[in-house]
Amino acid sequence: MLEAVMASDINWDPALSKLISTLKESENLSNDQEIDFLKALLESKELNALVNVHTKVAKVGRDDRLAPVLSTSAQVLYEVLEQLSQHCHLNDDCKEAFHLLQDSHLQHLLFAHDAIAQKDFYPHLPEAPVEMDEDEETIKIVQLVKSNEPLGATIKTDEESGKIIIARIMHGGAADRSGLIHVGDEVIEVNNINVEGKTPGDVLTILQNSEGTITFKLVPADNKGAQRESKVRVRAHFDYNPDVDPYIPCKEAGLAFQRGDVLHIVAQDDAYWWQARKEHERSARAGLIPSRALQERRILHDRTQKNGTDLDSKPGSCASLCTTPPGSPRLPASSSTSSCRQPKTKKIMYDLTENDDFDREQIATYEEVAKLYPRPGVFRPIVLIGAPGVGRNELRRRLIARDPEKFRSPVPYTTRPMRTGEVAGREYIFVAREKMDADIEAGKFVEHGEYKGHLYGTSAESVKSIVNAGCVCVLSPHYQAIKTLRTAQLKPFLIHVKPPELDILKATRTEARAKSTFDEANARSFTDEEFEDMIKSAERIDFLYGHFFDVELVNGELVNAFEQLVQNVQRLENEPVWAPSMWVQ
Ligand SMILES: Nc1ncnc2c1ncn2[C@@H]1O[C@H](COP(=O)(O)OP(=O)(O)OP(=O)(O)O)[C@@H](O)[C@H]1O
Repeated sequence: MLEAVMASDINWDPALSKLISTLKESENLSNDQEIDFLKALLESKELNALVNVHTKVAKVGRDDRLAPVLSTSAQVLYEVLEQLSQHCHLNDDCKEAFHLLQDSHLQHLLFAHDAIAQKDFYPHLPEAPVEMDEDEETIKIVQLVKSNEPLGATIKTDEESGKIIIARIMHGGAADRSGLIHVGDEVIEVNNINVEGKTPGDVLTILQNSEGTITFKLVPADNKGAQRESKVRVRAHFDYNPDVDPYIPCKEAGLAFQRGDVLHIVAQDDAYWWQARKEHERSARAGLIPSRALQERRILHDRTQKNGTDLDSKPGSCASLCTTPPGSPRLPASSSTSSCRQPKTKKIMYDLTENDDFDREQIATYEEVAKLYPRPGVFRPIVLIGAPGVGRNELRRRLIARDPEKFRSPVPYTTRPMRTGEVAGREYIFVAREKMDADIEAGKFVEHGEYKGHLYGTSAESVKSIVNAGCVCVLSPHYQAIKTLRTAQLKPFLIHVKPPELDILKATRTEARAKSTFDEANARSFTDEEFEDMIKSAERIDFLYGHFFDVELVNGELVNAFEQLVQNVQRLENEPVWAPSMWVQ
């Protein structure tokens, strides 16, 4: 057979030929069937061709000229982008480099380069099983030096076996950094004390009483519980304080955060407790936060309780950690529920018949976010939201006056007849009632309202046409317009214009001789009651929509407030900003 092989015109791989000769020599040692099978395999043209290809690829791979300079170029690109984004507003070259490097073709080219440089094309073979005596148990001894830093691990009693096992390893904590302790490892001894039959509390006491080095004797888990850091970022829509949460398994392991904080979720494998760290605290140890499911459950529970029914008293309600009422989520101040008084006399551009309590019906927990990078020549609409009379229009007017070529507001639509001196398309776009009714019904207006029997509104199309013309669209709609405006198509940058404290509010408006927007003739000053209403309305807006705002801006001294607005607009043009991940495609 070998002679036949060598005689053929195929270029046989020398290693294969040698294997076949060796096989021939040992032909008598094994049973015929196995030898025949091996022979057939080694002599197949397909295997020979594969081996030849492999040899050639391996030869090319050894050529130093083709060695990659680095295998993490995509990572470097992101770091460079991050650096450049902070300097774009200072230097045009930076800006140009920033936009060039954002090109998705370039980024994918680097991904492909890195995959090849890291030899990501090799097949991932399963680990060869190591034969072990079934009764033999591997034990590892882990020594950690006790410091002020928590160990960053939690333990629990395994329900089936009653053994103490490692329940959770906090990302970036001491245990995680050691790389020696894993989720599922069974704890046998702590400092030579056998923990069999002990409770997690007993083990904690042993740990607390020990000094210096702590020695764990562990039986490793089958699966090392290796946790890969997820890349998910979320914006929190509620405040969380583990110190007052009765259900967190370990308060010290909790991570406190505030509504609006961007959190990096590093592990989501537990149904109730996620691990997270704050985005700007990258090197910090991860902490426990309630999962979306747990938080939703708490909010629902709280609402049900408010309505007089105890959700958890129903048979079959699952997690034991919710058998007693969980911590209350944020609630509106009772005084503010009817405080959002609307201007009674002036034209209104929104539908007052809608009950804004509806907005909080949605369960606000976490929203997945990603960085939205600025695109040259495409500006996100700037939307100024605030209590009636707080100064949204004043700020909008100033921004447009600063650069009318760049900043523009859409011309509103109306169904009222044109007055003398008005020009169609300048003050208003005049349309028939039926047409506007139908367009409102079709969701074509980002805001609309009725005043003295006529409709007024701003169409989504007019916002888009300003954006498409390469200008910055500036809007100052009623706060309910957030619902229609906040879409992936429009990608608005939402700014909450808030009133300052009452005495500053009064002083600044009095000094500027500001005219009340609640007065149809716009002739008198604001009353004390109107100032108080302004503050209550701002609280209400914050409660309803606070989690949607990109920026809060206090309109005390007008010059300062305007300066802040300009800075934010510049930042938006030059820096990436967190936005709903759905918008970043
Ligand atoms: N920071 C400020 N200091 C002094 N006066 C201000 C300030 N901001 C706004 N004003 C004045 O307050 C009055 C109301 O402002 P503006 O018309 O901008 O309110 P608005 O938020 O648009 O109200 P509305 O929604 O009722 O139209 C105006 O006379 C404006 O010049």
